[in-house]
Amino acid sequence: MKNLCATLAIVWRIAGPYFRSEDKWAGRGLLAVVITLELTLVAINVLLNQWQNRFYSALQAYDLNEFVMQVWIFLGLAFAYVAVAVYKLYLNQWLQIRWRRWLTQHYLGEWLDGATHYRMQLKGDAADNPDQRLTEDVTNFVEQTLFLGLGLLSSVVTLASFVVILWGLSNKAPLHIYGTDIVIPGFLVWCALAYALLGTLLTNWIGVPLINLYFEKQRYEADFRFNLLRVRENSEQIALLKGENAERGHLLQRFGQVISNWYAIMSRTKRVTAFTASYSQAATIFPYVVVAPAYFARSIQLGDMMQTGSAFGQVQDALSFFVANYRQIAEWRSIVARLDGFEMSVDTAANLPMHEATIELEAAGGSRNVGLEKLCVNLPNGKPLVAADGFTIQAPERVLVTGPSGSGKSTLFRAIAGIWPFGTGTIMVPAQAKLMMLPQRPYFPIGALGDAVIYPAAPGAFQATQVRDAIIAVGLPDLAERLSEDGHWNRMLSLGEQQRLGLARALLHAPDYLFLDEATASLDEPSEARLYRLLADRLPQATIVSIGHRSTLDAFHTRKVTVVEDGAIHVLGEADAAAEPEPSAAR
Ligand SMILES: Nc1ncnc2c1ncn2[C@@H]1O[C@H](COP(=O)(O)OP(=O)(O)OP(=O)(O)O)[C@@H](O)[C@H]1O
Repeated sequence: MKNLCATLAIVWRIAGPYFRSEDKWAGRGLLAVVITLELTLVAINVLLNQWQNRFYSALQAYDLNEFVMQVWIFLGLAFAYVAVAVYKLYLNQWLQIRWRRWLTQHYLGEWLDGATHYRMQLKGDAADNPDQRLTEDVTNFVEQTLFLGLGLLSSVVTLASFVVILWGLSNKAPLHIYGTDIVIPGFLVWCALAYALLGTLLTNWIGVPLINLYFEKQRYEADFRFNLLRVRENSEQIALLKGENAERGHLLQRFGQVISNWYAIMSRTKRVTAFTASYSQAATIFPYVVVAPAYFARSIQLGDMMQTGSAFGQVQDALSFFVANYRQIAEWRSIVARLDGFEMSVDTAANLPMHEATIELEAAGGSRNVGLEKLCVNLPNGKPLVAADGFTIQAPERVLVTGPSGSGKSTLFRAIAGIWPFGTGTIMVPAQAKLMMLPQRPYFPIGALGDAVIYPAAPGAFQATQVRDAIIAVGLPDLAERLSEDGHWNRMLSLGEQQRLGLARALLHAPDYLFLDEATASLDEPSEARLYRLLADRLPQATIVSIGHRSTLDAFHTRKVTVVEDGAIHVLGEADAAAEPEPSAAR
């Protein structure tokens, strides 16, 4: 019970915001109409139940006129039932898609905002497979919440309506045992209640492991899919390494988890179904067995008996809502838990700087410089990695950062970009300054080459001639003619070509600060030199900070700094011998 209350509180927290959002009037309106139609169906059921008594009484009395009259009434009720049922489903589906659209946009916004998706990965305890939570889990949450919520409401109203009818019928058909009428007010209601209560308790007792099994099912399926995706993304590497057998073993092991979880679900569902099916079969005959003695003692008519059977069925069905929907409820609770985990993970990642780290990103007022004060960048486990104090990058200088592999140079760039939350100290970045980070392997979204190069600008943000010019400038004239061609450019182009396109992107965006993290490492030295000269020509006002290991890079930078080991930590400081700038290249 405590668990159920906790689940309902989470559902309220997840579902509530939509009904208070900008789409609230459409959402609330649709929900109100769907609820009204659901209640109308209950009312039609009540009318049908009363009709049943009149219909069977007419049959028993051989009253043809009344019989024909009741057939017409039935046709009217049946038509109303079908019309209401059709629109209830149609409007329910309409509400589902609007709600899902809002929830997906809301989660996507939170997940992508402020590099939260990246920080969730860093935290390590992130919700598994966010892609699945944003697709299947959101869809199922909306669908199942409406299904179960409306089902519960309908059950409660049905119960209230039919309990009154059944109470009245209990007085008409008293409990008849050994030729004696025993008067227990509303005894049929008590019978239905006891029957449903017993069924609910037993179903829950048998089926409770299903909740966890469904939770695991979603996770195993998503893990398997994610691993297949990784094979697709890295198929060239796998083929070159002849890693197919290793991949097959790995994938089959993941799939094995899906299978064994499914066997556990099957076995548990078999037990639950055996019980619930027996329960509902017994429920069909149970009310007739209870009132049959009164009928055979001629205390009640056939119509009364049939109406009792149907009213008892309705009350019993309403009370057995939990038993009948146990599997869906178990699945729904696992979905609620997964979305709750996702929300918490997003919140934790988004609030990381406030809680655990104290790296302050301060926008420096009038200054054009980047400053690092008492900065200590840590690993996610809290271990200090690299420190810098009183360190300034004077715009528009050209700084080369060197240091041993793994000393924290890239992580320092991440901290300056504001996506690395672990550490202490202050990083001052000029207000409104445009920063751009170029990694060794630039990212290109799948699609038209022109759009991939200008990413993250929207398609059309640059003129085709500008894009073409930038691509030619970085030495890829053939690609400049293929701007509208769709492709998976990260897969189709060589690493050197990708790095050239990364520089073309920098030329187009013209950032104030350009951070190059081994962004030309795959190019031959003459090409690298040409591209550095191009940057100097085209972006004379840009401050360029490069990470690189080649000594040939010295010539294109005005200052050289290095990360050196100092006990357990690395420290950023001036290199012993600063590079002499090459007058023509390093302006
Ligand atoms: N997300 C992460 N989680 C845990 N450790 C990390 C993470 N990212 C980086 N590290 C660790 O931080 C250390 C510094 O990594 P970083 O990439 O900054 O080094 P680097 O100096 O740029 O190295 P290289 O010159 O080889 O590119 C490495 O030991 C790395 O394993």
